[in-house]
Amino acid sequence: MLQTNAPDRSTLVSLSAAGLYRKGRWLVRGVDFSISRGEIVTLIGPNGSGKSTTAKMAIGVTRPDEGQVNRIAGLKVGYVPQKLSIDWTMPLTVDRLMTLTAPLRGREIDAALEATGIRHLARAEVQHLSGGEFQRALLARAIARKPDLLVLDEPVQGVDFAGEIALYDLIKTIRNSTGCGILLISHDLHVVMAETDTVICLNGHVCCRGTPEAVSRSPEYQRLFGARAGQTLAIYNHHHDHTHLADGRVLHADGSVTDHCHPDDGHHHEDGLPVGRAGPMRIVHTHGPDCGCGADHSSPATTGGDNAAENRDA
Ligand SMILES: Nc1ncnc2c1ncn2[C@@H]1O[C@H](COP(=O)(O)OP(=O)(O)OP(=O)(O)O)[C@@H](O)[C@H]1O
Repeated sequence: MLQTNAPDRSTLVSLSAAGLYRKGRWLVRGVDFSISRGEIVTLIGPNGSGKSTTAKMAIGVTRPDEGQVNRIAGLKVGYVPQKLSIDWTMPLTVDRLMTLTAPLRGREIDAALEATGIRHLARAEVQHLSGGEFQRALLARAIARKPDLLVLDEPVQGVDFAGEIALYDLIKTIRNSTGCGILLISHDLHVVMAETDTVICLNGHVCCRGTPEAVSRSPEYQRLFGARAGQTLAIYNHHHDHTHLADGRVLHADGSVTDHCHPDDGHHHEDGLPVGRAGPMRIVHTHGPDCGCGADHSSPATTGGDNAAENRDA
């Protein structure tokens, strides 16, 4: 038999003119898109735009009132919902969380916790996990049964900015190692778009779609999120090659540490980014009189705030 290493890109789910009608109105209507194996599709849109509703139609939690949703036979879905009803007064360990709804073998639990980097937390109480650790535990639970399709509704909620980047890296690694399809839902525009193959921008209907670059340039997207939102993506397409340490020195990508950054250095790491969500991002760079980064500190674009100059590095 002919062997091929080409990735399997067969379609897992497709929605065609799908709509859901509840309480006298269409929550979403005319939704068309598909998810293939190995593909990361992201639904973005403002609060209430129908992202979760669309995801639930895609995986069969709800049936569309018009249009069609087709899934491959026997599709295995790993779903991390936006909200989880956990009784936080009851002690619950991470490994118990993994088996709450269905049994798993010990080695499957271990492998999933290992893959998400929290094997050392197997006996930890879920109540005591940080936001990022909790999201990893939910991810571990979703991947443990080796799904064909992973659906993650707001997977970075409660996670700080550096944690967001790490989680999206992890999600990409899971896709690369398992070849599953991934449907991400986010109302953030931050890292999620840059880490995605296909973006579907929703607002009760599909406003625009395509690669992150194409969506961030589209007038519909800019009307929904503001023209500056597109610049967010540019930031994440940059290579962040140095980090400002707490003591003011600079750690470079090659591991060297210098007192200053250099005029020809690339963009800064995310340290110090404001936590603001769903808006244009600014890279905050605290300039000193001789920080040596090469920016014009006297210009209005690089001064402002208390002692910190805010510099859009995009
Ligand atoms: N079963 C339901 N019956 C009536 N309305 C509903 C139902 N489920 C959701 N809605 C409404 O449909 C709209 C879309 O909800 P949905 O949860 O899909 O939005 P979303 O884009 O995921 O929002 P968010 O970013 O806030 O999570 C909202 O106005 C919501 O109140």
